[in-house]
Amino acid sequence: MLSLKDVHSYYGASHILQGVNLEVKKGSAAVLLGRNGMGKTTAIHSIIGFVTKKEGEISFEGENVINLKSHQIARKGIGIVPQGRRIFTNLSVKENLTVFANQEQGGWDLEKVYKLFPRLKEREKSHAGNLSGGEQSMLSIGRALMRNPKILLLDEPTEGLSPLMVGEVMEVIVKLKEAGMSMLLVEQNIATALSIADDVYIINKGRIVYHDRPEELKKNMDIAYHHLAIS
Ligand SMILES: Nc1ncnc2c1ncn2[C@@H]1O[C@H](COP(=O)(O)OP(=O)(O)OP(=O)(O)O)[C@@H](O)[C@H]1O
Repeated sequence: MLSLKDVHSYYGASHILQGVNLEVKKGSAAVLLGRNGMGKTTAIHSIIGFVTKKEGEISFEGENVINLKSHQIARKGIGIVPQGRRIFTNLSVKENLTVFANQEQGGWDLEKVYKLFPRLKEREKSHAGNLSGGEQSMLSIGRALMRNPKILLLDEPTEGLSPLMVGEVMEVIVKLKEAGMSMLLVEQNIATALSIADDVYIINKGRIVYHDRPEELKKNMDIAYHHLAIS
């Protein structure tokens, strides 16, 4: 559904992604693991068009979108749950969900999002800035769903959450996958990644240094620890 072939990305003269190859199959979850500063967010931003200086091929449903602008890429059906949530803190929960909504017949609407996240329904009139970190993460996912994407790029949606909230947010992400959503999930935590991945990629200094199915990785966790520099 989405594939990156030999993608190079730059911030000015800094050559960040150095030939990334990665694929997300329809209905599957690919997880991109890597330490801080290795290029995970740059990969997501390259796909969605926030990074403009890039080479290679990023194809979505058979079309190379590498030269499209971010709004054009979003319109093709690529949704993003950005790092740090980026919710509108001065707007209510409901306003956050509806402000950029892209209604589609039979697609995601407020009712469906509230069914997935009953907490958001309970707090729909609250200022989003008053939500807990976990609730803000749910809101950020809900807002992305309201645009009815075909694929979701999730950039560390559980970052900074308590283990209990990590569990709750991951439960919803697993439900989304089971409902057929294709996704690319950026993570730092191996256990979280393994709980959902169909494919695991590890990025190190802008290059994919490992790719396999989670069952294979589980048989040889030393590889992951080596690439993620966990001793
Ligand atoms: N806007 C920018 N301008 C210049 N360099 C940048 C910019 N954003 C990121 N970088 C650099 O690009 C490299 C990759 O950063 P990136 O944010 O993609 O890493 P990451 O793996 O997502 O890390 P983290 O988990 O900390 O978000 C880092 O060396 C970073 O300093």
